[in-house]
Amino acid sequence: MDKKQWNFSAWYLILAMLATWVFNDFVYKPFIIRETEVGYNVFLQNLNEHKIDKVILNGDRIVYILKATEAQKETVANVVTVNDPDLIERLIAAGVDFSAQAPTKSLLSTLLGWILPLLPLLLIWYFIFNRMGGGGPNAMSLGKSKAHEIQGEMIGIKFSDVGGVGEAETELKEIIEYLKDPEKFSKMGARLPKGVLLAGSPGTGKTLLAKATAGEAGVPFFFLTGSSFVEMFVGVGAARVRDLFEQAQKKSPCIIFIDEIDAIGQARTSVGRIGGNSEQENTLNQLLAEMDGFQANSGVVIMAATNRPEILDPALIRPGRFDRQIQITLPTEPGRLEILKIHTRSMSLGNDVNLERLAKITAGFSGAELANIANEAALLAIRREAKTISMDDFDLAIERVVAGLQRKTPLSDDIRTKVAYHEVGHALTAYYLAGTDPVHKISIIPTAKGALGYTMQMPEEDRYLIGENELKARMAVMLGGRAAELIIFQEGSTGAANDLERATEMARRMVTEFGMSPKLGPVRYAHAAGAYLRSGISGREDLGPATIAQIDEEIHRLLEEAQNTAREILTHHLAVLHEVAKFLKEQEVISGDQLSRIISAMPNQVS
Ligand SMILES: Nc1ncnc2c1ncn2[C@@H]1O[C@H](COP(=O)(O)OP(=O)(O)OP(=O)(O)O)[C@@H](O)[C@H]1O
Ligand SMILES: [Zn+2]
Repeated sequence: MDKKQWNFSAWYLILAMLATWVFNDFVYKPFIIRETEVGYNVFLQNLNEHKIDKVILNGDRIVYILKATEAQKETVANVVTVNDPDLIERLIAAGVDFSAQAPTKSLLSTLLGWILPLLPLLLIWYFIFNRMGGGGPNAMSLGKSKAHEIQGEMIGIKFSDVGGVGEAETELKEIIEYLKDPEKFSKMGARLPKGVLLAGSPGTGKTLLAKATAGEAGVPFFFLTGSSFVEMFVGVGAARVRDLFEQAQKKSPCIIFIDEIDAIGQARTSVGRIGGNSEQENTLNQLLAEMDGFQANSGVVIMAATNRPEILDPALIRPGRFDRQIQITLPTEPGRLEILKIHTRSMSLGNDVNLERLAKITAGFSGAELANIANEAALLAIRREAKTISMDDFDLAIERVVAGLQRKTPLSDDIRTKVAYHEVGHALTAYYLAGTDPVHKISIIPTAKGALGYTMQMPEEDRYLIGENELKARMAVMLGGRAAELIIFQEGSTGAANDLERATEMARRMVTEFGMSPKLGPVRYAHAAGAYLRSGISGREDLGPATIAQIDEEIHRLLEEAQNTAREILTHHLAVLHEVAKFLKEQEVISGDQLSRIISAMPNQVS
């Protein structure tokens, strides 16, 4: 960025600050007398009952003024925060006045007319500097830690806001005790782990749990992500680490939370490039030095989260560093129920809503996905203009979360035929093959995530242990789509790429991790397993070429077998394949029950 642009940006900053000030002090404040936070459902209720006089959209906040009534003469503003894509439509439908304009036509409202258009520019400006190092227009502050923007935030989240992580909670209790009174611990000569690593799949609530720990202990929380350390300027990452620890010491007792620590803490040897990524390495070294440097009882606890603990540099998990690991697993059924309860706490649920049943059918869902379901269900109810959320809303919400939002894009007839056969191929393989989850739904409505169709199976229970035959059956179902294409069109298509990826991954694990290849025996070929996770360049070198060839051969055999299984089933039930595909093409969506009905209505078809 050259000097001219700097000046230019500075001007925007000044203008924008002026605009904010004018807006806040002269338009917003005098206009609003009392402000209360309300839920989105209250807002919609008010909207539906035509009680709203004016709506001001302010970022993701909605401030709205209620009409004065007999009972209530003063102006009351309610505030909600929400992310609802249909908001504008809804406001137009309700016919309320919504804008960011002042109530009276004044000089100020005219001013606003040209100040508001500047906001996007301000955002771009802010974004650029944030990426460059977060300080603002001062180049000297580039090395300053991003953590200082948060200034060790006080967190209101408690353990009661986190569900299904009972064991992790117990392990964190001690940390909380310590943070509440570090001196007591040092007097007794007790030492606590400096670092706690939370490991688990995405969306299982690691960040939430770290926040709850800070909230329970009532100490400041410094949050930052690993990737924000590794910036475009050499040397910035290390400087940030230094700065962060300096600030945290000042605020002690406190918690530093580093999300995605793998971005800085990846094993130095696995970078796979000559010389490695020296910026990342410097940052990591600085982090290790800081962790070694500060006293065990300084009152600063460092928590970090990762989805992939296995790729972390061993130096990070040595004693005196992240020496305590807590595994956060996907929630089990009671855990899912707890999480659903937490996220529906402030919602008005219909009488037919059965959270127990929802918890049962959402095996494999993460906390974040469950939260998402609750939110989707609420939005669906709002869209129907209902007062309460029904079980149907939840059912549809689950489908949406699984499949991504439904979107209508016109596709050619040929493609739709292909997609229909492909999906029915999956579904029928699952239908006729023992040991597979029942088909819940088949759809050829393209999803927002880019899939042209999908077949959904619903497990009937949590699976902790899966047998070899079950794995083979699952692989056959994955390859069933492609098998159908081969039978009907005599050629495969790109649509099966994702299926192949998943099936290959499964076959690879069967051979290298689960000892399910008679040829290779009950041996774990750990490096062969890791090779795919890492750069792909190294990792397999300690296996002989003959072993590698055998592994590949066995993977190939398993996949070939699975595809043949699917082909046989589909060839044997060719009439059903045609019938269901035809039906699916017309209807676009078939439920599991409908599928059974179509099949049993056909002559000579006993499942
Ligand atoms: N166990 C849980 N209890 C309640 N809510 C949860 C739980 N897990 C996740 N959530 C919801 O999902 C959101 C995202 O979770 P969070 O960011 O803590 O997950 P994460 O494990 O840190 O994910 P990532 O690995 O993607 O960073 C939370 O803000 C919360 O609303
Ligand atoms: Zn497929």
